[in-house]
Amino acid sequence: MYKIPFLDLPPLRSAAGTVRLPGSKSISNRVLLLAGLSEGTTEVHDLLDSDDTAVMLDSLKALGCRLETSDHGVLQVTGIGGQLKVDAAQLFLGNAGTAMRPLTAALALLAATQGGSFELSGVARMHERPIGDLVDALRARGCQIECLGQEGYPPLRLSGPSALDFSAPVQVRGDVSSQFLTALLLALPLVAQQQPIVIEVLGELISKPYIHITLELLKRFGIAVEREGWQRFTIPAGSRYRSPGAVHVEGDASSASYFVALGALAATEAPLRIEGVGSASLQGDVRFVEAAQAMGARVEAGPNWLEVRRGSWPLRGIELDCNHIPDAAMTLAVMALYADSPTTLRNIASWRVKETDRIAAMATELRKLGATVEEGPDWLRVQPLQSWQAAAIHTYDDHRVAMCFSLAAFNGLVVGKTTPSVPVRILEPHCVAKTFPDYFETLFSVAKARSKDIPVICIDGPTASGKGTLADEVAQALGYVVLDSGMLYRASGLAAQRAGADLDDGQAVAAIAARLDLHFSRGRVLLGDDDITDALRLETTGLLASKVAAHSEVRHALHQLQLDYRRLPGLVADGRDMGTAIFPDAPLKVFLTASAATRAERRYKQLISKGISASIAGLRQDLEARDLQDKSRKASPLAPAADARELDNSALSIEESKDLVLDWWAQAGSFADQR
Ligand SMILES: Nc1ncnc2c1ncn2[C@@H]1O[C@H](COP(=O)(O)OP(=O)(O)OP(=O)(O)O)[C@@H](O)[C@H]1O
Ligand SMILES: Nc1ccn([C@H]2C[C@H](O)[C@@H](COP(=O)(O)O)O2)c(=O)n1
Repeated sequence: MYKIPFLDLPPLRSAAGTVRLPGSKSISNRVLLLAGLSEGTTEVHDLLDSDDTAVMLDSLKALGCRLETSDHGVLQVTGIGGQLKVDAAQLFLGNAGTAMRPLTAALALLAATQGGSFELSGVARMHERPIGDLVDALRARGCQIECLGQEGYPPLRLSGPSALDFSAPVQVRGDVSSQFLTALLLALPLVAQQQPIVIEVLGELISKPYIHITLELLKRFGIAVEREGWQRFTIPAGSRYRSPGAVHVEGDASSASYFVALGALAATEAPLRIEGVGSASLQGDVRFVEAAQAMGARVEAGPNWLEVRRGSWPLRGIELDCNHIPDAAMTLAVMALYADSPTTLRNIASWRVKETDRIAAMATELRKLGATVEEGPDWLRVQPLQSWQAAAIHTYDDHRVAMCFSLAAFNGLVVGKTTPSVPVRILEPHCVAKTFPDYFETLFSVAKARSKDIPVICIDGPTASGKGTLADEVAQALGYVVLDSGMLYRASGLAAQRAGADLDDGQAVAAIAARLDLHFSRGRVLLGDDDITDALRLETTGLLASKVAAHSEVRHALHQLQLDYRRLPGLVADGRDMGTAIFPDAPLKVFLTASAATRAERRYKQLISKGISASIAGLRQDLEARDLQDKSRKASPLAPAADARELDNSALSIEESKDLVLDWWAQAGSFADQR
C-alpha cells in the first residue's frame, strides 16, 4: 500500500494481463458477523484484509469470539452462539458502515435480552452518517439506545436489559440506506426463538442487490427468511444461526468495476482478465458489467471470471438509473469523460451519505480535470472531455474516489484531444485500504505507459556521497521504484570473480554480466543459490565493481537490465551514469557530492556501526582511488550531465537533502501549485 501524501500517475496508455480481486467487503463483514453470532467454528476463506474488516474483527474479538488464522491464511471464527461473553465493550468502527449498522442491531438486541452496555463509535465522518432509521426501528420494539452526540447519529450506547415486543412488525425505512434492513435481518434471528419476527419496509427499498446478498448469506448460516416482494420479510420462529463449516468469500464486485472500466478503455490488444467475480456472483455490483457494455465494453464472463476489452471507442454516453449498482456507478462518472456524448447517472441519492458526499466530491474533482459537470440532489451529468488539465485529486478519505480517478490517467487515449497527455495526482492514496489495500500495485501490474512518460529521477555522484540513501528516501516519498545500479556492477564483479574469469577481459565479464542470475527475496540478494547480500557491500567489492565497470562491453551488457527498472509509477536511479547514459531524458538529474573528508567519515561510521573495523585514512584513500578510476575511464565516466543540478550535501542532513530534491521535483512537474 502507498502510505504517502500523494501518488502521481503518469499518462497511461494500455492494459493487459490478469487481476485477482480482493474479497468482497460486503460479504466479508456479513460473514464475519454471522460466524461471530453462530455456535461453533466457521472457516472463512479469501476474507478481505482491509480497514473495514479489521474493525469488524477487532469488535468480534472484544465480544469474546475466538479468531485464529491458519498458515494458509484461512480465518477460523468461533462464535458466541448467541450468548454474550462480555457485558460491556467500547467498539471503534472507523468509517465502516457494514460494521456499525449490523453491530448496532445485534448488540442492542443482545443487551436487551441478556443485559449489558456497549458503546459504538467511529471516525468523525461516521458520526455524520445517519443511523436514526435503524435506531428508531429498534427503540420501537423496546431496545435502549442513546445517541451520545447528535440524535440520529453515532456514537451510540446500547444497554439493557429491557423488555422486547415483537407482536407488531418491525418497521424500517428502506429509502435512505439498505444497510438498516440488512442490520435487522442479520440480527433479529437472535431473538426469534419463540415467535416469528416480521420486518416491514417503509418507502421504496433502495440497493436491493445488497439485501439479496444478506438473504443468501443468512440461508448459508441456517436462517431461511421468507420474503414478500421487497416490503415484508419474516424470520421464522425457532431460527438459529448454524455455522456452515466453511465459507468462501467471492471477489469484490465493486472493486471489479475499476478493472472492467480499464478493459473498456485500454485493453486493445488482448482482454483484461478479472478473477474472483463472474456470472455466478452474489453481488449486485456485478451488473456494472451491463452498464460498461452499454458504454461500449466487450465482455465475456464465466462463473467467477470476466474478460473485458475495448469495444466502441470513444465510449458511448449513457443515461442510467443506478439504484442497483450504487457503489460501482461512481466508476461510470469517470468513464463518461471518454464518451462521445453526455452521461447522466440517476437515482444516486445514497451517494450523499456515504464515506463522503460522493455526488459533490465527484463533481468537484471531475471539474478539476476540466470537465463540465452538472449535479442535482440525486443525479450527476458528465460531459465528454477534450481539453484535459493535470489535477491533484482530493480523495475525501473515500477509497472509491481514489480508485475511480486513477482511470483519468488514460487521458492520452482520448480521440480528438486538444491538449497533451497529463498526469493525475491522487492525494492521500492510502484511503484505498478501506477495501483494496493493494489497488495501485494491482493497477500498475496491468497498466502500461510509454517508457518516456514514466518519470525518472537520476542521482549520480562519487562513492559514499549518499546516493543510495537519498535515492531510497526520495523513492519512498513518491512511491517510486529504486534502481541501485552500483549493485548490478558489484554483482557482476562478484559473479566474474567466482567464475574465475579474467577481470581484464571485458568480453568474458560481459558474458557473465549478461546472464546474471540475481534474485531478491525478503531483503536478501541471491546470485544463483548464493546469498551475496553482505559480500555486495564490502569495500573490496566496490573496487571490483569499479574495475569491471570500466569495460564498455560490461556496461553494454547491463544497459537493458537498467532500462527495465523504468516501471510505474516512476523510478529513482542511483549510480554514476544514470543521467548521462542510461536515462538521458530524465526530467530531474541530481549530481550529488560531498567533500572526500566527509564521505570517508560517513563510510567509516557506516562500517563501524556494522561491527567492521576500518580507518578513516585508509577509507579516504580507497574512495579517492575509486573516484579517479570511475572518472577517468573512457566508457560512461562519472560526470554530471549537462542539465544536472549539483548538490553538495557535506553540510546537509539526509532529511534536508531529501526535501531539497523533492522541491526540485515539484518544480519540474505539473503539480507545482496543487499539493
Ligand atoms: N546527508 C547525509 N548526512 C549524513 N550522512 C549521510 C548523508 N547521506 C548519506 N549519509 C550516510 O553516508 C553513508 C553512505 O551513504 P550511501 O551508502 O547512501 O552512499 P552511496 O553514495 O550510495 O555509496 P556507494 O557509492 O558506495 O554505493 C551511509 O551511512 C549514509 O547513512
Ligand atoms: N551506474 C554505475 C554504478 C556503479 N558503477 C561502478 C562504479 C562504482 O565504483 C562501482 C560500485 O558502485 P556503488 O555501489 O558504490 O554505487 O560500480 C558504474 O560504473 N556505474
